[in-house]
Amino acid sequence: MILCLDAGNSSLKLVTYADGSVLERQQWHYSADSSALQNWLQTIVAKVQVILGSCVANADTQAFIEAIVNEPIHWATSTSECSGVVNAYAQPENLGVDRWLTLLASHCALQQPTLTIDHGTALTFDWLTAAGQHLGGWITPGERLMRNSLNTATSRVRTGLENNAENATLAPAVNTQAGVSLGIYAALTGAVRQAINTSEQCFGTRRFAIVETGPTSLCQPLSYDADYYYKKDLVTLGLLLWGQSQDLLDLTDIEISRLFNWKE
Ligand SMILES: Nc1ncnc2c1ncn2[C@@H]1O[C@H](COP(=O)(O)OP(=O)(O)O)[C@@H](O)[C@H]1O
Ligand SMILES: CC(C)(COP(=O)(O)O)[C@@H](O)C(=O)NCCC(=O)O
Ligand SMILES: [K+]
Repeated sequence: MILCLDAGNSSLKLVTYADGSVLERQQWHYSADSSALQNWLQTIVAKVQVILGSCVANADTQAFIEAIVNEPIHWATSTSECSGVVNAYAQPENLGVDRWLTLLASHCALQQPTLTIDHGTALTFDWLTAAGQHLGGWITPGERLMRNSLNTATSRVRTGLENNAENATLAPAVNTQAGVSLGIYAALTGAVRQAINTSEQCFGTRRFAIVETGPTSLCQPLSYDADYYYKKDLVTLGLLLWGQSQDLLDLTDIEISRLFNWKE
């Protein structure tokens, strides 16, 4: 069994894999108690052969994760090239490793011009050619971060943190709560719309793929010609490819096709 850890800025996502399939998923928000996570780790640790990790959270969080896992973790890093993908950054290690891993996964599965979108603490966009050349990307605050900014930097906006813009019509709102929800929803989907327009320009075609990850989809309500894939575990899928490239794993062709044959 392989254990993959995706430590974002808000939560740790854990996925176990065997025979090219997901066995289990767990999530721990850093603000919550970690005892349920620790109990779960105890039940699987004897069965785990290798642990791979992606971390964009701070060093204290990473050290805490290492302490509770209490087994060696192979932490991935962003490099100039891996698994056929070439990093656009002049200083490749500065690209968030979660972004880098989503690119490895998208390229392995699709090998077509791809816009990758990851909505977590931040909302990130990355462009990738069919040949695996990363063109760069954008970073913008995610939903919760936008809400927190309004709540902390204004004196009269105090809205709950629940996302109630799911059925948004983007009509003008007549109270603060709805104004914030719809305004943020418009900002996020507006950024997605701009990214789709940019994709058409940088790829020179409307025939590209959008790969999205995160708790909910921002793309689905929009209209576009691109092929669309929503993948829950994009970062951990990328971790498997990174582990394979480092000879930490030996995935078979059958396992790779199970994990990355998205077109079926
Ligand atoms: N139950 C929850 N507790 C705390 N934060 C949550 C919860 N559900 C969603 N969020 C918020 O949703 C956003 C996305 O979360 P997540 O996918 O965990 O981000 P990341 O991948 O950056 O860690 C974050 O801003 C996070 O604070
Ligand atoms: C952009 C991010 C903050 C996204 O983090 P997340 O929302 O997944 O917690 C992270 O990928 C990061 O810290 N990147 C480093 C800066 C960069 O990618 O240019
Ligand atoms: K993100």
